[in-house]
Amino acid sequence: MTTAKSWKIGREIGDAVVKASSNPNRRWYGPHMAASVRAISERIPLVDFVLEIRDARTPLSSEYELLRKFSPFSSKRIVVLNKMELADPLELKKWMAYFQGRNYLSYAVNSHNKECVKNFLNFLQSQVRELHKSGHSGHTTTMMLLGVPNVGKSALANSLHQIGRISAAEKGKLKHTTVSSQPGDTKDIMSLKIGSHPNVYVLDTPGVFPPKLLDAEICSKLALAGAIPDDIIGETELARFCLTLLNSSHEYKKWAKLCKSQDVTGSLSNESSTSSAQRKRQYPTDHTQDFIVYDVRRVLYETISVFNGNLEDDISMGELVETQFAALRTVLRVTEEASEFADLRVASKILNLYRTGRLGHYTLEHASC
Ligand SMILES: Nc1nc2c(ncn2[C@@H]2O[C@H](COP(=O)(O)OP(=O)(O)OP(=O)(O)O)[C@@H](O)[C@H]2O)c(=O)[nH]1
Repeated sequence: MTTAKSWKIGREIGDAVVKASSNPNRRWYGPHMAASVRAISERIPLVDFVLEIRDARTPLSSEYELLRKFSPFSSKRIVVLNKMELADPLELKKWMAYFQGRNYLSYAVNSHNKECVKNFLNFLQSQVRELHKSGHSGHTTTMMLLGVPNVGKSALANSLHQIGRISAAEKGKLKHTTVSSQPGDTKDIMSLKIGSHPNVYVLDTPGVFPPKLLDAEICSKLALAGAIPDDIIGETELARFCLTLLNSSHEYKKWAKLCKSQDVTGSLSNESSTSSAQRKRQYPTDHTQDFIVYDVRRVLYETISVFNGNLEDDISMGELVETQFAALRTVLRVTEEASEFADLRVASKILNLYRTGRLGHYTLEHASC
């Protein structure tokens, strides 16, 4: 099975991030990250639970490395694999087994799905009850959400707060912590109430990395998943990497039916009718319509199917990706004449579709490795 590190483009992206992280003027490890690390370090010994939020597509690479510095700590640790609906479901099962096998308390969640968050909240409440049975005397239980940037800490904190308050039939204004598709937008620690009798609070924290990132393979996956600002690598390179992985996976084969019948927009709308309202809530800034997503999938399927080159070879793969960029201009209605601008617009749309799960489900690392 090919992996992210099998590809030259993945290694180049990883190396570029490592290099950027050792630049003394690195913008993405600003003073706010150093201040956040200090604030988090002071609070870790005071909280009852540490919820380490990881991205289900990168369960190892999105580890919150700074936690190692604090281990062992007295708070109970739970590893939460967020964005579970974007990951390959079979790989997700393997990862859950992997964490259980290592005696980690773990849970997979989709922060945008109410039912899923409700179940997660029930799970957290059962953990709180256990804590009280084992002698915890305080009236308030605190849970700190920790994680690298963009794994969905704020989205999860908001959803838990909203559902927790509704189930407790509490009145009063709901609070909101900032959710953004850009990494690094949470700047302060914020506390949100998620349960009453006993009171339970989650502390949302800014996503932080260690001051230097050293492992190029990890960096390439974090960049693709959106944990590192896109402009460090450039959207075009990231989209090329994304297409490389898509072309070397089996996911595109599911789109074969899109080519056999011309009247498949109906099936895509059926597929999306159940979830379109939900999707609108999830991605309020993304307006790519279903029929365009269908055309993108069809073009990707067709370009891979007719390609004669060796898909294990970097140069041939690069040729296929360039063909796809050109073909996608039409379906994505990109009309710019200058090729680099056209590529940039195609790249930005491809990345968005990929990161919102509309180009399939991918896990960028395998539990067996
Ligand atoms: N598909 C999907 N997207 C999610 C999920 N949770 C969060 N997101 C999206 O991921 C992006 C980042 O979410 P945030 O909650 O801002 O992430 P964060 O970890 O607080 O980010 P920092 O402020 O960088 O630490 C946003 O676009 C969210 O809408 C999820 O479970 N599924």
